[in-house]
Amino acid sequence: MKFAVIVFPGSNCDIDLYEALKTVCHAEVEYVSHKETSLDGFDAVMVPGGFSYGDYLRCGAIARFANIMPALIEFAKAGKPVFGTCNGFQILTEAGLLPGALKQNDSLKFVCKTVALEVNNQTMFTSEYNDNEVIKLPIAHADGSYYADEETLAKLEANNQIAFRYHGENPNGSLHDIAGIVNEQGNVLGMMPHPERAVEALLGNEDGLRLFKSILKHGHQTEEVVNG
Ligand SMILES: NC(=O)CC[C@H](N)C(=O)O
Repeated sequence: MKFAVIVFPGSNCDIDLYEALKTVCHAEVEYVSHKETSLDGFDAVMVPGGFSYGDYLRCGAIARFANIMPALIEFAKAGKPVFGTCNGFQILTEAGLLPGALKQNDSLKFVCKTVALEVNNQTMFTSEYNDNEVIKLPIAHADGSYYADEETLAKLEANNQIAFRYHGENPNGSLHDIAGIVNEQGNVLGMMPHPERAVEALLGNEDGLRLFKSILKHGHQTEEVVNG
């Protein structure tokens, strides 16, 4: 299973994602510049956090028009796994691959701390967690308050598309305590917390590791079906 980590000008979690996959999970992974136009040969795409294009206009609003985006949209529409964390989540909503939007935090401040999250394990990205398990992951964002209209929120709830919810404390004012969602097909996940920053004991937290293990498990299952 081969992973792509897309790199935009201003990405700053691309190396964390790459190392989580390469060093910790021993997976095959390559950086792909925003200038590229193809994702051929990759089985999963990671959209990293950071400050793409300096967060000008709106977080993710410029990245959405990068050269690589038509290929990413095609990749997602083909049902292949796409994962966006933090600025990656913002880019995926701007690109219309996920519903809703990320607004400025209620506090109007950049929030950087570890938060508790409740996991829904019914997605390809979370299958290695226990259902409703409470884990801890770091957050670091200024624009993480998830917003969608009532109809969209009702749909997300009814389809079980809410993958992560803030537990106990809601750090940014997200509606329905949403920290991460999947698309209707279940192959695109966007989340504000950073699992790639919590993948080994040396980092003080391993709660993010099972997200990458879940994607790898799904990839291996898909390969078995394809190859027999
Ligand atoms: N860590 C991040 O990806 C930050 C995302 C975005 N720049 C924000 O502040 O909301």
